[in-house]
Amino acid sequence: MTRIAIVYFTESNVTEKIAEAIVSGIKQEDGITVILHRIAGQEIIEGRFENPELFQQLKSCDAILFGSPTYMGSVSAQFKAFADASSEYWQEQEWADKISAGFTTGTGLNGDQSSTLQYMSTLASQHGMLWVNIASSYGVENNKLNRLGCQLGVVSQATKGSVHEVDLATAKHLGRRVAKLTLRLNE
Ligand SMILES: Cc1cc2nc3c(=O)[nH]c(=O)nc-3n(C[C@H](O)[C@H](O)[C@H](O)COP(=O)(O)O)c2cc1C
Repeated sequence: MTRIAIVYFTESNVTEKIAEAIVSGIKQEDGITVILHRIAGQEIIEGRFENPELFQQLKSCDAILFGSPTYMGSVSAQFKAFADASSEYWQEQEWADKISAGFTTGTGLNGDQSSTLQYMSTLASQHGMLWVNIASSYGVENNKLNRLGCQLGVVSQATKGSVHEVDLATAKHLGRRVAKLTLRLNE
């Protein structure tokens, strides 16, 4: 069974809605188990993310997706705590050759969300992972994906918690793309 994990932080649930849309895209393909992990404040003890069981699960996954709201042009502190804890598995490159991708949200139409994705792709590279972009052009008439024009991953923009349908469609598209590529890699 192919296993795909999504690790994300969300405070007001917009990032969670994006994560759920990604899951719906993954589920368009058969034979995949999805592990959805929402980073919780209780997992961060004196500033350090602690959840060895989660890292045990992630080791057995074929793909790991990262999600965080954009805070001050980067990932949230809660997501960064998880990323920093993953350093324990960096030396042995435990995540090498796993597929990875990312998603983020912000209130700005151009609120530096792409910086967040750049950080996530660097994190994936530090672990030797294979970063998957969204493979969707933008600014094309009738293109119902990638309305904000970032190809590195899913960028969404939301005000008052309401997520744009094109952002959800883009997330679903990325989920299916990751699922297909992960299955192909496992052939
Ligand atoms: C501390 C903080 C910093 C933020 N910085 C940014 C930012 O740099 N760019 C942006 O577009 N939105 C920024 N926002 C807005 C959040 O990214 C936005 O509300 C997001 O939808 C929250 O995601 P969530 O619902 O998953 O928690 C910031 C919000 C907070 C609380």
